[in-house]
Amino acid sequence: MVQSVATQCPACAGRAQHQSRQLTHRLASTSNRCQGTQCVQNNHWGKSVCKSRPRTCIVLQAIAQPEAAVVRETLPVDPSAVHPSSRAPTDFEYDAVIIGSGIGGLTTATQMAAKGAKVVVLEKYVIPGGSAGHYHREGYTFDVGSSMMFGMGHEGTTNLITRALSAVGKSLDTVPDPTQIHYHLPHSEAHPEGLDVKVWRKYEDFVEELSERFPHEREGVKKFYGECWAVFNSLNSLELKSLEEPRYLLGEFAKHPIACLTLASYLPSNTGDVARKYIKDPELLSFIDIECYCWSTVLAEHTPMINAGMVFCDRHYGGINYPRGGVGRIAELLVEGLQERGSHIEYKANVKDIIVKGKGEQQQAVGVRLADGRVFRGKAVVSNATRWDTFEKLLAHEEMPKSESLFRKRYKKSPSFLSIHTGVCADVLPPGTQCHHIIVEDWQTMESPLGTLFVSIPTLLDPTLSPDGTHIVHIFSPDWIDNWKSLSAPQYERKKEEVADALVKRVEAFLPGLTEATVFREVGTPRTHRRFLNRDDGSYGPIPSRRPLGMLGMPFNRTSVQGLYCVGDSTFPGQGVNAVVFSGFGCAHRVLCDQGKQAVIPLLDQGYNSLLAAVRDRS
Ligand SMILES: NC(=O)c1ccc[n+]([C@@H]2O[C@H](COP(=O)([O-])OP(=O)(O)OC[C@H]3O[C@@H](n4cnc5c(N)ncnc54)[C@H](O)[C@@H]3O)[C@@H](O)[C@H]2O)c1
Ligand SMILES: CC(C)=CCC/C(C)=C/C=C/C(C)=C/C=C/C(C)=C/C=C/C=C(C)/C=C/C=C(C)/C=C/C=C(\C)CCC=C(C)C
Repeated sequence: MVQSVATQCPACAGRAQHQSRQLTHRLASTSNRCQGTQCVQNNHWGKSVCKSRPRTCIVLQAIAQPEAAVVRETLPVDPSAVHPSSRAPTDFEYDAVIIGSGIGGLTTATQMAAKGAKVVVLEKYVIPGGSAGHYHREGYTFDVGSSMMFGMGHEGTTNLITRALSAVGKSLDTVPDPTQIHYHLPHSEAHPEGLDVKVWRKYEDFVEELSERFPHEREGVKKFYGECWAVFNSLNSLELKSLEEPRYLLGEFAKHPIACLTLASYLPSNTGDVARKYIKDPELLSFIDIECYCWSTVLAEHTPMINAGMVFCDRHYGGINYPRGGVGRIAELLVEGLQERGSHIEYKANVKDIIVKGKGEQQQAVGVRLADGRVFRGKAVVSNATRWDTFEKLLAHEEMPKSESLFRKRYKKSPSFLSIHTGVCADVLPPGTQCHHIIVEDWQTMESPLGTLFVSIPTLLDPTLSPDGTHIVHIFSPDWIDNWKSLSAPQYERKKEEVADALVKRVEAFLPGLTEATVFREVGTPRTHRRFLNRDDGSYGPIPSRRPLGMLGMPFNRTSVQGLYCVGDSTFPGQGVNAVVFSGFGCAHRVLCDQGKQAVIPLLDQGYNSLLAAVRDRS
């Protein structure tokens, strides 16, 4: 159980009762004097924070609100944090009722609204964006999930986030990140100090740095990443819409035959196989594994080559760009664009059931029912919930379609994340620190729970996200919900603190003094992700349960239930913000075609989709 330690601030005798062991420790080890309104700047954790921004002084916060210092679940539960939305009308049949305001759901909604459709987005929580939302605490703006954004460039066709925003007349100021990731990897005979690699924005600089670390694999490095460019350049020449719509596909084949054939040839292939064609050094192959694992949560042999092409090249082409104001600005702007076009979003709208008429092949989704009993009717229902939530909870009253049983054989839930959001004194960061880091101490435990550490410091790119004199350090690591079950409330709180303390210590390998420099901390577990993101087991998304055929097994947006579509990371091409934006483009396009609002060639459409359904239902 967390010890409630009656530590007294040296100058506030008796007034500060701090529950956080960490804070207590800091108070005990400081020569700080709290003067009631302002702290003296002579300790190793307060510094300019205390002097220049008394409001952010943790001592004062803790005195005023002892609970502010308690480590607790992340994300706001305060109803005043609810984003503005009025109750959406229910006496109306919408073109689409969209369950969830993740980026997949919002992209579908805005793409449809931009074409004149009337939609409603029903969000259970109080902010938009799901795992790509952000929340505010004590002067900090914390990104709920990762702060690393692809797809925000200005050229080509793969700048999907830029395009989604511009479809509803919005744009975002972004800050270019000079590196994608700074890797801190295990030591070996060849790299006794540890393998240290930075993925520079400029492709040639990255390839040169990696080749210097593996001079005997210079050719292999060039050829492997070169093949990724073949995939990316093909993607980046196509207009990206629904792969379930043959008229569009034929048009793209006619305009860009080589690009389409290239992509078709890569659909069944995995990154590990391509890497092994060119690279023999086991340490370099482990590097390719972590290059995949850190966004797909599986090793290279289970990561589709098309996705690797996208990630390994867009970081150099459009670059990694941080949205000024925080990742949640993307969702906030999409919501603005949606509302400006006369469509609706309602928060605290918990969808309990998808309403279905008919049986078997005649099943048709016609609306949804909220927990408060209200019914929203729609010509289409689009679920941005995971497939597990959609078919096992929202459709629990219906028989599971065969295609969904097959999906469950091919894919399983990935782990969730343990997430530590901290505010730290700015001077703990050595000059030249990069924004995103991956730490692996031992290749053998890279995939174990809490084995790989992810660190993001978004305030290096946008300092307005935290109070003056501080930075945000977000530490996260894959973990399973089972590790957090069957704990009493005090056990749960204590475990969160212990695990967070241990992870922060490990990050000290490259940020010495981090523990002492921490002035704010909140910890989220897989349970937090399950509760606030409404994702089964808090999962980050589907991962193949056996060696996949590239992306061929991943379902598109239509489902076996007529009028019901899925969008988000449970659909092609999987996890990632720009991936779910693609899924949203495809979903909106397919729904609009099905509703006669975009042109199709009826016979061809029918034939092609029967073929896709046959493939999807194939055991
Ligand atoms: N850097 C990055 O690339 C980055 C950063 C953050 C997130 N992501 C990605 O975003 C992906 C997830 O996006 P997504 O679009 O699939 O969705 P999501 O899981 O982020 O959002 C789904 C939303 O639906 C809501 N919801 C679920 N069930 C509901 C119900 N019954 N009633 C009402 N609302 C409900 C949830 O509250 C949530 O807001 C992840 O795969 C992750 O990779 C990536
Ligand atoms: C017939 C048919 C069907 C076909 C034919 C052929 C063709 C035309 C084809 C086409 C195809 C296509 C178009 C495809 C597309 C694809 C795509 C768009 C993809 C995308 C992808 C993306 C991705 C994957 C992304 C991802 C990302 C991520 C996940 C991220 C994450 C991050 C994180 C986690 C963070 C990290 C951190 C640190 C390091 C700190």
